[in-house]
Amino acid sequence: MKEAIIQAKDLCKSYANNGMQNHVLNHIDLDIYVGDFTVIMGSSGSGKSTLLYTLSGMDKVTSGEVWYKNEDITKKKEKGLSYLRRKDFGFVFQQIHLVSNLSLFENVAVPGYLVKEFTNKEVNEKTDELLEQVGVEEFKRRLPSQTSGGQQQRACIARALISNPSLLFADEPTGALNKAAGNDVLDLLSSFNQQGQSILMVTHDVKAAIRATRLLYLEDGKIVGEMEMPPYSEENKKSKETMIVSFLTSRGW
Ligand SMILES: Nc1ncnc2c1ncn2[C@@H]1O[C@H](COP(=O)(O)OP(=O)(O)OP(=O)(O)O)[C@@H](O)[C@H]1O
Repeated sequence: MKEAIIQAKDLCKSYANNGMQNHVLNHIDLDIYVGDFTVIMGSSGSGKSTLLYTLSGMDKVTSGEVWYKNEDITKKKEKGLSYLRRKDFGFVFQQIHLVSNLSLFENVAVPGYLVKEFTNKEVNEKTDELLEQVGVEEFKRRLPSQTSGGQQQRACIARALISNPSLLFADEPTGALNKAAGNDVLDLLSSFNQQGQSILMVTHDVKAAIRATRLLYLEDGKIVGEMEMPPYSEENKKSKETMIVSFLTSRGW
């Protein structure tokens, strides 16, 4: 029996647009499980990013509940939510948001100091360990502008993992990278997942989706299909791609 990290119950999100309501998420019931590499796909505008942001407490829901650790986080005040996002969740976005006047090391370590559950020494050690794991240790004293986009995104992954998050949220993490750099980032995410890190990623790219152990398909703000898959490996990447393409085609992709 799988254990849920996050549960959405009757989750709705609407935006007002010129006096009209745009119902982006429509009564979603969804469990995200521990250990999974969950990938959300769907056509442009289907609500993928909105789902990721409402599940992670970055965006307010219109109605419904989001349960995390026996608590409906939609009821939390901004201060509590912001601590939760810093301590329990990690985030990687398409656009790289590193602080331009801090070194890669500082960009990773500073959010760790802010969590206040670890000593600075522990954070520094963990920062070195993560920078090593993502392969940018040798550039750790450089500013982001002195490194490539791929190296910066790898530092973003290290930063997202500094507080040992229960769940790593990734919104099109390879969208701004070239193919090789994107593949390196996906290899890292797969490797962290295979070491036990739970991941929830939004993508429109089949080459990224093959990393999934569970694929969800969103259409008009509803989950209309899902598929379990074996963990990614070099050997199964072609067969996973074929499975996903046929899954998507059957849903009118
Ligand atoms: N802040 C906002 N205000 C108003 N409408 C919004 C806002 N954010 C998103 N939307 C609308 O919500 C819908 C879903 O957007 P969302 O970004 O979640 O889709 P998506 O599936 O991630 O799309 P894409 O693949 O193009 O990134 C779109 O119609 C979008 O215009």
